[in-house]
Amino acid sequence: MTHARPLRSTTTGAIRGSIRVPGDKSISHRSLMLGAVAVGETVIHGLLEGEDVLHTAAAMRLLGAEAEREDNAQGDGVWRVRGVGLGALQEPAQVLDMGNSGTAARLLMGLVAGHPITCVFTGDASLNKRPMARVTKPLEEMGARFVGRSGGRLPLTVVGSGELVPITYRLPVASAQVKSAILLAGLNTAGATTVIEAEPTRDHTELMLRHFGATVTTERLEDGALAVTVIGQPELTGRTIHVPADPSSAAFPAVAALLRPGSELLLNDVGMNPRRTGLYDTLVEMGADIAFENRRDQAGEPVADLRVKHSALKGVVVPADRAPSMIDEYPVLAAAAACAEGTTVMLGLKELRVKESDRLAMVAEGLTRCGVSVEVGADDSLTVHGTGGTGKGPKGGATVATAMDHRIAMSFLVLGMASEEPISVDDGAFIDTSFPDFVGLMNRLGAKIGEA
Ligand SMILES: O=C(O)C1=C[C@@H](OP(=O)(O)O)[C@@H](O)[C@H](O)C1
Ligand SMILES: C=C(OP(=O)(O)O)C(=O)O
Repeated sequence: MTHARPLRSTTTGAIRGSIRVPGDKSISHRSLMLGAVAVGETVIHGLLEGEDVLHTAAAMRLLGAEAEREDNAQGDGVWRVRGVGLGALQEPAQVLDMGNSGTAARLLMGLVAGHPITCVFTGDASLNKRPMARVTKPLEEMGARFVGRSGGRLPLTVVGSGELVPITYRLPVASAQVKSAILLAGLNTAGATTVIEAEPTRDHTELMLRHFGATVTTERLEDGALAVTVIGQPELTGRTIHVPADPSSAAFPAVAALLRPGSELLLNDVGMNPRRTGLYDTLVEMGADIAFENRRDQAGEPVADLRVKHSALKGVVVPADRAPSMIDEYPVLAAAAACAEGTTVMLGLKELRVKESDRLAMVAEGLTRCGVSVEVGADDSLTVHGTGGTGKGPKGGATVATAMDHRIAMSFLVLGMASEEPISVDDGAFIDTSFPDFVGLMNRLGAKIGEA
């Protein structure tokens, strides 16, 4: 990731085809981490081989597990993880570099906090700016120690313990990463560790912990919040995992197909966990023609095939309580909103400010450059005034800054497919963190994305 890779996207015709986007990033991270602390072998089909997940695989190896890709007879990548058993992660001889990935850093800090080892965590320039106190605070309450710069940013040294105390912790911010870090620390902690969440965030950790043999219970509290409890020191046994296609990655070709006249696209095997599908609910409200076909269950996670056809979209108000279920999809929703008829208002976007970039600022700045009228509210809302709704997109003709953020890059390349003049992004290299071969796949469907 040393060289910037500027990319340009030019107005395209119909988007047509049948594809499977790469595996779910959240589930991929978790399958490597849990496989590493289980006894025996975990076999992972469809692991995302994006940079973020490869950083997790490398970290698990440094912590003593085996995690390798093998080519099966069909030529598909299958990963085998040989776990060390819970409590037996080894002290790594090197710094754990989590690259661009908040999920990898925060979840793994939780997992190692419950081990009697010391680990140094770092990341790239984007990750090292992101807030970590949200995980270090509850983990300190459990008995782990953290040493690092002031301000609670990486690089940080985690001094873990095999004798953490269980806590009950109410999340101050809706975050599956914080919830997961605490549950993973609770895994090697005697007793019951409970996380209370007022707003439902993605539950892949809970589902996968159960899949590996842990006891995880949920209880609805009087105030409507959900208490999630893990019982510590379970027997975790290696499992087979089938990773669904990532709904957050499918969002980009889906929006491209909605925007381009004549499009019909089939997206296979897309994860449909209800805590992830806020974007699709919103697009349907905007008038999107999306059929959810062949709904089924795949190793504990719901999946479906999505048939997406070009649609005239209308602006809507997206309520704040939908944010956790579509948190990574606001940039591409903003691209869709820019092409819709009327105004779209997205409420409650404060958390977008602490992602790989300040996504609220980067989206607003990029759209403005492309000739779209937007307002950012003092309440962290984003208002986008659409340019049409019948295939007519914004003016474009600009280069957009991406600030090391894959989703900003992909969102503006999708917008360039529908704008009057091409849209360039200053750096598409970070797309490899979550969606390897994004450009090749989009171009096979009909996009015109190339080097700028
Ligand atoms: O748990 C996860 O896998 C993730 C949780 C979300 O982050 P937060 O927990 O910070 O909201 C999301 O933005 C991220 O891409 C993946
Ligand atoms: C926010 C994201 O990931 P992470 O927090 O893992 O860096 C993302 O993929 O959009």
